[in-house]
Amino acid sequence: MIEVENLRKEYGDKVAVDDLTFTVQPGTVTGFLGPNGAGKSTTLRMIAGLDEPTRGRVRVNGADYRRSAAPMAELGILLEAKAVHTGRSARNHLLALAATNGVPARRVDEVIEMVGLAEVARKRVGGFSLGMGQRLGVAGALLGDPRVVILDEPVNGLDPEGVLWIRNLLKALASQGRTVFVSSHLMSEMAQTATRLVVVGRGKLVADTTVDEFVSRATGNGVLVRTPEAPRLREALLRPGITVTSEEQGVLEVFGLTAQEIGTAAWHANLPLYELTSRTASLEEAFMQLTHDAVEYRNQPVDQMKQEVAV
Ligand SMILES: Nc1ncnc2c1ncn2[C@@H]1O[C@H](COP(=O)(O)OP(=O)(O)OP(=O)(O)O)[C@@H](O)[C@H]1O
Repeated sequence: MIEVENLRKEYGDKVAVDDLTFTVQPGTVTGFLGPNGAGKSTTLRMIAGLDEPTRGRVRVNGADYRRSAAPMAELGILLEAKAVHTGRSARNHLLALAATNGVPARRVDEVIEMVGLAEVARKRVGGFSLGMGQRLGVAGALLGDPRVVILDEPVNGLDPEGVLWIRNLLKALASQGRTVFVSSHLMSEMAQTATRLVVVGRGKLVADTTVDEFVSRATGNGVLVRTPEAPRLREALLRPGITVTSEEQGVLEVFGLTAQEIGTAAWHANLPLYELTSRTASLEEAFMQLTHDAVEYRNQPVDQMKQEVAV
């Protein structure tokens, strides 16, 4: 389990992490989501004891991780892709890591097998592709057979096969009862991997919930209606509690009514319908809605750019 309490990190005037409180439970994959610069990496570094919080505290498996007698058995972490000592073979790199952390050498061959690097284990890490480097990083994180596994953007640079591999690995680790906390800025990837989500924006907590709840909270659950009689249908549907919007001629988006209710109302009003589609926001859309005010660097809207050019 990971417990984060009132965690704050300042870099000079910059508040990278702002009073974060959340708990990550064992037995499930929890996604750590946020736009670029939201404070994910900084938070993970503080959980792993690599950065000192300005305020607040972190507990891993109920204790201060840095005081643990066997830290690698408590927490395994893969930070964002970085070069490993290039002259060594993958196996020697892991053997050195094992030796300095009191992990038996036989565990090295186990993790090499687990991450699918057996064939290249004696090759120099310098010649590894990004995907192979990621697998090696994961092997390092799993070396101590840790109860808590943290991976920072693990699918970055992976091909589709590698992405699938990470997804299955994370689920397998969680099903063994481990705590799995994985950061990403890819909502669609998280939707297929995580059960729970911790969402941050500008260092602050935006949501701490399940994937399902996160999506349904953000969706308007609107119904898209295509009709040549849009103004008349709008009249027929409008009443308190119902919202009807239109961004395109002949197309309405209706909130507050089901597709069935709209279809029935159209039939009573004798109005033709060409399309009636219930819409559920994707995780991507839900994320964009909820972190809308929390994006550090936002692209300028095209309209605004046009106006500025015109002036
Ligand atoms: N060592 C540092 N010195 C100064 N500012 C920093 C430092 N590390 C991070 N920051 C700033 O803190 C904020 C949070 O950064 P962080 O890397 O934790 O975000 P992130 O959510 O992991 O983003 P990304 O997905 O881009 O990695 C950013 O504004 C970043 O510029």
